[in-house]
Amino acid sequence: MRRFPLLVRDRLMFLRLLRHAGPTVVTGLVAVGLVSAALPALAAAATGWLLSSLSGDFTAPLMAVGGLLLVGQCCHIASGLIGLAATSRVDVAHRAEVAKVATGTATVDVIEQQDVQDLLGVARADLGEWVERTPGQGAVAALRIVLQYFGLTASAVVVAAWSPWLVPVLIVPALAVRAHAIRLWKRRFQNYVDGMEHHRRYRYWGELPMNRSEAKEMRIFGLTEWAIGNHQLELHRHLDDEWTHNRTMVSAEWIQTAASLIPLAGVFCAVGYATAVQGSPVGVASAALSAGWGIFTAIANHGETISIEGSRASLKALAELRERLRPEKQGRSPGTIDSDGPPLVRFAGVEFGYDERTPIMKGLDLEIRPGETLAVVGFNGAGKSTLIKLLAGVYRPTGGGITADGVGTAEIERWNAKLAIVFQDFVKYHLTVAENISLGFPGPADPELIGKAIEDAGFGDVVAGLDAGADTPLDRSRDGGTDFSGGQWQQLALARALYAIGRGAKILVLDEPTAHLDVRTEKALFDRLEGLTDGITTILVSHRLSTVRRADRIVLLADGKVAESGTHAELTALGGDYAHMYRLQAQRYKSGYDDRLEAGELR
Ligand SMILES: Nc1ncnc2c1ncn2[C@@H]1O[C@H](COP(=O)(O)OP(=O)(O)OP(=O)(O)O)[C@@H](O)[C@H]1O
Repeated sequence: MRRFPLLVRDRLMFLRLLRHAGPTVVTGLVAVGLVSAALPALAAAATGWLLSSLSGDFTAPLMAVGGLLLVGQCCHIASGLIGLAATSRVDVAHRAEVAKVATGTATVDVIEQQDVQDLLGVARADLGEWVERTPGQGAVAALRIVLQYFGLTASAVVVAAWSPWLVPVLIVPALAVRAHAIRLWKRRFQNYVDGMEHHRRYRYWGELPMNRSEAKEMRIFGLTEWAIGNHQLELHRHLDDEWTHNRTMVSAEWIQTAASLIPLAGVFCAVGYATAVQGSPVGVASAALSAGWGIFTAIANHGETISIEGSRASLKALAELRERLRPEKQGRSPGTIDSDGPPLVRFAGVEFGYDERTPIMKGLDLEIRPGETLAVVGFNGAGKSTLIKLLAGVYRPTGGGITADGVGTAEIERWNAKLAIVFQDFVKYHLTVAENISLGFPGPADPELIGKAIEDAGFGDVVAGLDAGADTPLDRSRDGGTDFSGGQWQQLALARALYAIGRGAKILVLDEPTAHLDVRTEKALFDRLEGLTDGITTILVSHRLSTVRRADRIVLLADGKVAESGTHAELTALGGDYAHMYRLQAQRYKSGYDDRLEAGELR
């Protein structure tokens, strides 16, 4: 008995999703559903009436039967269209909610976890990703089932009018068959969800030969066969169990059909016998037969329940994501920093690792003074980019703290707006040049500031040469779209940061901002930057020590701490790792080698 309230609560959860479909669509869905549900009983009664009137004037019952057939057809079409509208609206709202939950946390560490990625894959319920059912389909199905019960009751009344015992004979086996079928379907959906890890890999291998960005290397390295082989392998790993189970389901369908058709055939025989041998009225018997068939089809049609079960996984995944990606509670009131200028930033005893086994920061102490240009250098993997990510707040230290003017950066309201960052792995958005630059700021963009950022980043002539200037889409699949070279994209990312400075950011962070730029463009850029960064703090991460030497102060990261700190002159005089790196790069530069330094080359 405890199952009943649970079932009601479950169905209500699905029905509540229909609020996203809007009142008009839901009203239409209910109206059409009610008429459709009542039709079998009405058709049964009308057929009975027609048969009993055959000896006299049967125009009215004939018109009633014809009218009901017409209404049935109209309902069928309307139900499909309104159902589609409701499904789409619920699904759009569901996916928007998934996106909101996914981006709700300030830090990115949870979202990087593989099981969270898999949950997102299930929760998104995208066609292509999710081959089963969407929440919209589940919600519409839940409503249709409620209305089906209404039709079932109407048909049961018609059958009971002939003989009440026929009702349980029809309903009980059909319900048992339904329960069995649903159990098999649930397992099928579970198999699918359990294999999401393989599904993810299957998608990766499948998309590799078709992606634009990988197309070059796929051909040059001859990777296509290998990718397709892995694609097939992951498909089998994901779906072999599913296919075996599908065979069980097909075999079970024969037994299910027999189990529900035998009682129906028994009822048909009983009604036929009563009519033919005992002289029961033909009209009433025919009404009972039609209504009996109505009961059978209402219960035997498992489609709606399957839609509910199939959509359950994405709703469950969303609920789990809400738990895992819960935004931090704002226990304290958000902090503010008083000064309008750049704040004093302090890393105090900062400890951090992407996992517990590998510490990256081991009690790092660093002060970044307002208005200074600080360069951060170190070997590959020393933790320079990690330092930037910690400053930006996309990861939180596991020990120690980061403050700005004495306030924890995690508590500062809109801390991000104080930062203008060019990440090493900046994102190339498939938007126009102007949109790429202004996208961090909601509301109307400032075209003048965009133009200035483009000039300051040093690619004004490139943008001027584009057909639609700054309004040119950087996406070759769009009309009039184009693409940039690696260096031009880097200049665009820099323009984005300069635009942010124009909109009030006080700390400019450049993580390898010139890795793709030629020496001439790089020098011109740094010459310009000197004039542009007056009154703001600049943090520059770079392997090119020729650019770093201009900084007010240079810190060298090693073993999770600041190992050396000082001006270029001080550090070269110190004769430590920085001095050695600088010497080596200068020699290489003279002899024409790349100026990046590999870890093993020192000492
Ligand atoms: N998202 C991540 N998940 C797990 N480990 C990571 C992640 N990002 C970086 N690491 C690891 O953290 C360490 C520091 O990486 P980081 O990118 O900060 O170094 P870096 O000094 O900027 O290196 P490079 O000079 O090569 O850019 C490396 O060992 C790297 O493998």
